[in-house]
Amino acid sequence: MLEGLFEQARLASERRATSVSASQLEQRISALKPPVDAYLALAPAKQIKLIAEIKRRSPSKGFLADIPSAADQALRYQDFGAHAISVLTEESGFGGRLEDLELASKAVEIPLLRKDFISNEYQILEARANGADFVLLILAWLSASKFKELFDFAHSLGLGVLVETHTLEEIDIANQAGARLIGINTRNLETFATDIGLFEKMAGRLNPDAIKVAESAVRDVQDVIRYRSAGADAVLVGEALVKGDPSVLIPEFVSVT
Ligand SMILES: O=C(O)c1ccccc1NCC(=O)[C@H](O)[C@H](O)COP(=O)(O)O
Repeated sequence: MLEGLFEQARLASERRATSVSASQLEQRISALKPPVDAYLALAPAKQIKLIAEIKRRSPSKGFLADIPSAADQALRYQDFGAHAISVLTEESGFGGRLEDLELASKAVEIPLLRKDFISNEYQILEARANGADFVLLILAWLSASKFKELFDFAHSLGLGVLVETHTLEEIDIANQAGARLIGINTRNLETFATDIGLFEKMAGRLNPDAIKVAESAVRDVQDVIRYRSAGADAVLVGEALVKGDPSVLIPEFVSVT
């Protein structure tokens, strides 16, 4: 199923490229302020950092939340203490839109992640042109050589890169590339089952100098404490924040030491 979403995301970017060319995106990019430094915003600190996600739907759960304005949601996340925001721009599985990124970028100052199934340079140009400060590269669907090309391309535009891993082999690829921001997604992308224990088992393999991000499966502050005890510098949280009350949850999460 996810291979299907990955392919759809690639085709959607090819369709968009017929109406907005890469050189038009480059022109838009040249008029923008430099990206906000995601590595600095998420750097290890006494308290854990939070990437709060704007997520309307998911392949595993279906409908999650009605989020009419990505800008308002982003502003709420920033005001309650999030350090960065993940904007899901993939449409069919997650109900996201590219415009959400642009709207959110006009509303907040903290760094914005374009979260999508990125497989080509055009999607990275789109991310930057629409206000992203860093992009997600998921190793599960990229060859090691394509990953490195996209990783270098994103950096050449001044973007940060969150490298998503799920296996020890993928962590080794991220480490070898010199990735500074590495996530372990504890959701199995085939079964959708989540297991915080995976982060606990694998975090020791991450380059000690990398910022370690625990992705998925946070339901409450106990889960954040568990990730932190296993070495997470940051957590990426979607469902709990869109279904719960971010004014209560975010201050709780970011106070975890
Ligand atoms: O969320 C899903 O159902 C999902 C299924 C398959 C691939 C990816 C999926 N989600 C993307 C994510 O990585 C999560 O949105 C993110 O880590 C936040 O997870 P959560 O806090 O558990 O909503």
